[in-house]
Amino acid sequence: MKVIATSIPEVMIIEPKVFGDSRGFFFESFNQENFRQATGLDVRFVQDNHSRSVKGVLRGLHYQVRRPQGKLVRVVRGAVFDVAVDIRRSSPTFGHWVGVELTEDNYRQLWLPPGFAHGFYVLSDIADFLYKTTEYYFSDFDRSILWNDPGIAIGWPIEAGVSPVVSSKDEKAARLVHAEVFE
Ligand SMILES: Cc1cn([C@H]2C[C@H](O)[C@@H](COP(=O)(O)OP(=O)(O)O[C@H]3O[C@@H](C)C(=O)[C@@H](O)[C@H]3O)O2)c(=O)[nH]c1=O
Repeated sequence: MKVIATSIPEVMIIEPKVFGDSRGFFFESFNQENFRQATGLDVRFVQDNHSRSVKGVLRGLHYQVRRPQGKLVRVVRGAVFDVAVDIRRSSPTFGHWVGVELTEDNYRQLWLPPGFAHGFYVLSDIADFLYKTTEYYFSDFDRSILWNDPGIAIGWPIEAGVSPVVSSKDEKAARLVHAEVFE
């Protein structure tokens, strides 16, 4: 596997080694020891999630207070534009975002450490999105920041005049300036 740096040092792109042959392909989607050697991180994942979305859906920007989650995210069907936003107030990159295309063809994964808000926009007709988390989900601690907060100004690849499909929870989300963030 290969680690590719992003403009936020703690957010990393992981590219697994894919073995293709006449049958199809094989790759290790997660190997704890290789991940540790490549990233220097000793992570422990406790939950695996799978969501399916149709084109134009935007989920996010989500995070969990009290019990922040590190996430290793990927796409096994379709394509998304995936975004991590640093919401650690004391961080030199507080409020900065990183966006990466994750597709079924590039096999890329994105590592988001605890302390980041996460969201994605679906570019394909269907996207199956898989991710591992370092903390369990607690609905009471679940928080959302407005996906189009001008204070963050994410460059979503959304065509002019198109409104993404967002949940009612995400529609009502707070702007970063009013959000409960990490210190
Ligand atoms: C995230 C999650 C949701 N749920 C339930 C709550 C709710 O009834 C239903 C749908 O939840 P949501 O609308 O929050 O699902 P969704 O909008 O897909 O939320 C996810 O978005 C991406 C961007 C993330 O980063 C994730 O951490 C998570 O917040 O599933 C769980 O039971 N466990 C979980 O871990």
